[in-house]
Amino acid sequence: MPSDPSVDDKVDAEIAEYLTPEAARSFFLYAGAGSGKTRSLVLALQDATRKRGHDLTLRGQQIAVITFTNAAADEISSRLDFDPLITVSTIHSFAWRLVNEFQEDIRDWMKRELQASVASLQASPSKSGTKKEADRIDRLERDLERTATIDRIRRFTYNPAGENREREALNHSQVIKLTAHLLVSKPTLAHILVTRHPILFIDESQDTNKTLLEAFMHVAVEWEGRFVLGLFGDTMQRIYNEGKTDIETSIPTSWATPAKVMNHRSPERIVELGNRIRADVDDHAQQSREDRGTGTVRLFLAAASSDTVTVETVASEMMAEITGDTDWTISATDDVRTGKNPAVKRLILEHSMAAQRFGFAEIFAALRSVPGDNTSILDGSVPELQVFLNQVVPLIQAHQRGDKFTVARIVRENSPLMTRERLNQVSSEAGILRAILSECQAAVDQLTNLWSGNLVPTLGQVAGVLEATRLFPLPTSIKTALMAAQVEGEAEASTAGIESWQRCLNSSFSQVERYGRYFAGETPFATHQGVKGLEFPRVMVVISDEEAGGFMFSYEKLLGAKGLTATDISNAAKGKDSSLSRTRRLMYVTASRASEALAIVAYTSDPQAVRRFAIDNEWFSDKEIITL
Ligand SMILES: Nc1ncnc2c1ncn2[C@@H]1O[C@H](COP(=O)(O)OP(=O)(O)OP(=O)(O)O)[C@@H](O)[C@H]1O
Repeated sequence: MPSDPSVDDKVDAEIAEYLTPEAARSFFLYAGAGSGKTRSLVLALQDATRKRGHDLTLRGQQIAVITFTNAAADEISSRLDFDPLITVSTIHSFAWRLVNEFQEDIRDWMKRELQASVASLQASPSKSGTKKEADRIDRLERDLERTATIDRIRRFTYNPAGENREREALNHSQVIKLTAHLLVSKPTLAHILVTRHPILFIDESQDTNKTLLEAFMHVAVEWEGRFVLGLFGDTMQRIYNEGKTDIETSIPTSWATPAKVMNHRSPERIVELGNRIRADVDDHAQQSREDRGTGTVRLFLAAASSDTVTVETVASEMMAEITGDTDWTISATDDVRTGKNPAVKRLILEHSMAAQRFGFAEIFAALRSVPGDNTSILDGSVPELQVFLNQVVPLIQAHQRGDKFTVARIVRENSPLMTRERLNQVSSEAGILRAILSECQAAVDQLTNLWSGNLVPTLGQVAGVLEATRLFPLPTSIKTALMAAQVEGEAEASTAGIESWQRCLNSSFSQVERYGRYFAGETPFATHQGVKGLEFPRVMVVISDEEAGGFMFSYEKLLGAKGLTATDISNAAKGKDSSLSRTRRLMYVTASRASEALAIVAYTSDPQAVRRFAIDNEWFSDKEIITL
């Protein structure tokens, strides 16, 4: 039922009260999807700095806010006009700022961690000759070596945005674990925290690392009345495994637990669906705003083996017809807007599903076959592709729109043919300078010619031109793969790394470009987890266990197409987290991103069973379900 939009104003007034020194009280603000958590957080901070600004300044104190991502930190800082009385950071930066001066405590803790790790590795040998055993021996050797040299480290370091590979560096999880340990075991650190920051807010607290969150809660209990811990969150939106599962029931009784009930984002029908999805978990039903209208939801069912392009195109066309909004028909591959403002935001569970739909499946599979750490492949930062993404793609685009100035700038800034040293050497000799310029022009021509007519070259052809002309430097793996391709039968060609890079070289260059656009967030695709906190007018949630291929989530079980196992039933009875409860929460997060209309496209082994489930559980009415 729609209701009065100001229904939650009292919650903001209540929080403002808890931030005054006289009525200081820690709290957990329960705020569901679209309830304006950020707005409440910002309002509370503005109120607190207005009332306590003078005092904070005199004491050299700041209110601290911990956010889940850097983007959220920037958003909140800018909404607060970068008020110096407030420090907003991610948990890793915050934690390190707090503990980094405790160097000897860090050393002691690191020694104990290493001891524990060595003991556990020594106690658990695997079968000799296996990869697992080789990994164990490798880790053991590294830990023993680190133990032997730890006293020589002068200063431990940590970079929240870095890889922290140096021997004196802590890794991300160590910083969190260490801070939690010190906060609980070292009263001086807790004292420093509350003296520096009499108020600490934690946004998305349901996904904040459990151990550290518990440590902050411990400090808040110890310093009750003098330190306010403000937790903002929604247990139904916990999507990472690090979070504290029982946050709602572990809030001390003396703390306040205000709750917001209004959803300002979505129209009535979408809010109702969200309420149904979470009804089996808790009783935090939301209300919708009258002025948000009714909205549209549809569930499209397709057999697991269906052609995804056909199904999703038909679903989009039907959504356009049902809603009267033609933007639904803009295809995902034609949508030239940035990912932040797409016509239809398409939510997929795995990057490989975007690769399939956006046309970079071949290069993605080839990259994933490169042995070793896959992290850079899954965030788009693969070092070997940067020259193509950062120099070749913009150069070709500039050339195609006739922008000679940009072409020249890209060459000048990046080409070894145009280095300052080379130009300095010849600056007095006009003839040689002309020769260099024409060498560059010839290289650019050779590269751009690869696209002449309707041709689209392979990555290998582009790499070949770069190698031959020296227009831009090539990474070693690409050079080696190119050479191995030229000298057939070379021993190196059979090594797994080279074969994978050769597969990449055989991919069309357009795949590289699309891969880059996807990871730069310039397509309408995003993962279910990646859209946390965001909102879009039209959302298509694509569900396909078969295509996603993971074991963490099971839409088939959630939607009744697959029976529950005995373990699922026992986990549910004990309130233990399982693929079923995780999937339900993920579905709540994705469905609640839509501010106008929502299409859920479910590929399933049993469309009939899903239809029955959706109707029986009142998630969708019969007329809202379309079997394709
Ligand atoms: N009091 C309000 N009046 C009008 N609009 C509001 C109000 N509070 C929030 N909004 C709007 O509602 C939308 C949702 O707000 P916001 O993104 O802050 O919600 P949220 O609680 O962070 O949601 P989620 O947890 O789903 O990410 C935004 O478009 C915001 O501008």
